[in-house]
Amino acid sequence: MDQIIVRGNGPLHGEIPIAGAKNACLTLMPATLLTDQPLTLTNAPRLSDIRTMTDLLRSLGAEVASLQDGQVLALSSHDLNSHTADYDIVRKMRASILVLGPMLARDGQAIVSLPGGCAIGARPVDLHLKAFEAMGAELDLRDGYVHAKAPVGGLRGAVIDFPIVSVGATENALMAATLARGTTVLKNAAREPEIVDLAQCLRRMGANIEGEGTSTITIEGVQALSGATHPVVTDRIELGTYMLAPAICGGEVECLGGRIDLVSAFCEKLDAAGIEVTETDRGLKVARKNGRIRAVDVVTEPFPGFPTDLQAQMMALLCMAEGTSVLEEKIFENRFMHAPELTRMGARIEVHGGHATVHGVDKLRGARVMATDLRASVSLILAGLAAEGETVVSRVYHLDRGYEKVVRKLRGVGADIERIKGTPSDE
Ligand SMILES: CC(=O)N[C@H]1[C@@H](OP(=O)(O)OP(=O)(O)OC[C@H]2O[C@@H](n3ccc(=O)[nH]c3=O)[C@H](O)[C@@H]2O)O[C@H](CO)[C@@H](O)[C@@H]1O
Ligand SMILES: C=C(OP(=O)(O)O)C(=O)O
Repeated sequence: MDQIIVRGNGPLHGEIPIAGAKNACLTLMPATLLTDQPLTLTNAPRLSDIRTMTDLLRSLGAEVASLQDGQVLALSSHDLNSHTADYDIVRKMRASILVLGPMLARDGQAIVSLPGGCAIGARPVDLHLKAFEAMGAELDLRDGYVHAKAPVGGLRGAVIDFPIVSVGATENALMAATLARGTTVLKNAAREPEIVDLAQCLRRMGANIEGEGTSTITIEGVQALSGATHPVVTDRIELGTYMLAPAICGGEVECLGGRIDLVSAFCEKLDAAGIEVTETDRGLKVARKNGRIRAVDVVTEPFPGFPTDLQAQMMALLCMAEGTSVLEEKIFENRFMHAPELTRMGARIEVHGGHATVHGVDKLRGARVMATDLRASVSLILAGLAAEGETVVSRVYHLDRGYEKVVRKLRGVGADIERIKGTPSDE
């Protein structure tokens, strides 16, 4: 297995280009299943999750061509030949469940393996399934698969009031509703920028949608959708991650393509911690010019709140703050697995249930650490950039799910980081 080696190397200076959003692209790609016309996505990120979604769509009979070094994805679901999303692919990635709504809406049937839980929490899909039931689908759970059938004449519009905010359930129901008969109203819908991006793409394809970015989304079903070309929105989590690099190490880095509206709750916390963020013509410039980082408390919430996907990286920053910070994780029940690894580097962190108390220390020291999930892995790299000595991060396949060219991007601003190829016997 590959490892990443980081050595603390002082302040960082330069620019980092931010890619298209993994979490937007993973919901835009299944939208191809809603139409027999071509869908082209530009500004796609080059990630292993995107390759997994490509494999899944191809297994259903869709064509997916990766062009311009993977930044353009040309998709066509003209000739779908399978209704089954197989366990072997679905188990690799939870976002695979997003093929269920489009397949059900277009073909009236779908068999999709349950994605199961993962390291950060149980992550059931009950809200997705309840939404389809409200639209008239019959669902049966057998042998680890959801067997779904639309009623004769297709899915029906429905009022769906989500008991908790779910990004994936909102996306799945939104896609299914575009082809349902009549009106669907999604209440307590997720408001994430990736939902807005999906709605904009679906509208380009001819869907009739209002209210994306608010808690109520109204969809008037149409007979058929057409093709479209759509640019994937900037990855706000990659953006926030790289904004933390100069915050932790000092220096000044411009994140190209960054927008404040994508990360405003996060920027408020950076400001409170004493980090300067300035909007430029090309993105966001981040600097820590003077003094020590100040402790701040953080609570993760659905958008527009502080994102759970930046909690681990923010913890890496707060490990070296002056004073004590409390981080409360409200989205996932098991998302502090980076804490014991950061402790190996000299951090002082106590975890009690959904709260982590971080007592800032003067410095971190390099250590051998293990990535346990995607955002945990990058938090260890961030901590390693500021630590004295060498940090060796193993299990970096987690990182490849969500960060393209991480070594190149960080080296470009002066970081001392390298990737060491593993041998099969390490695995
Ligand atoms: C591919 C993708 O876009 N992933 C993101 C998406 O995940 P994902 O869409 O899986 O996350 P959700 O917003 O659905 O999850 C929010 C909460 O709802 C719970 N829940 C969800 C669905 C359901 O049917 N039942 C249920 O109980 C989950 O366990 C969790 O506690 O949003 C999360 C929250 O911002 C992010 O951390 C993930 O990076
Ligand atoms: C949790 C994440 O992704 P996923 O929902 O694909 O597991 C993430 O992007 O941080």
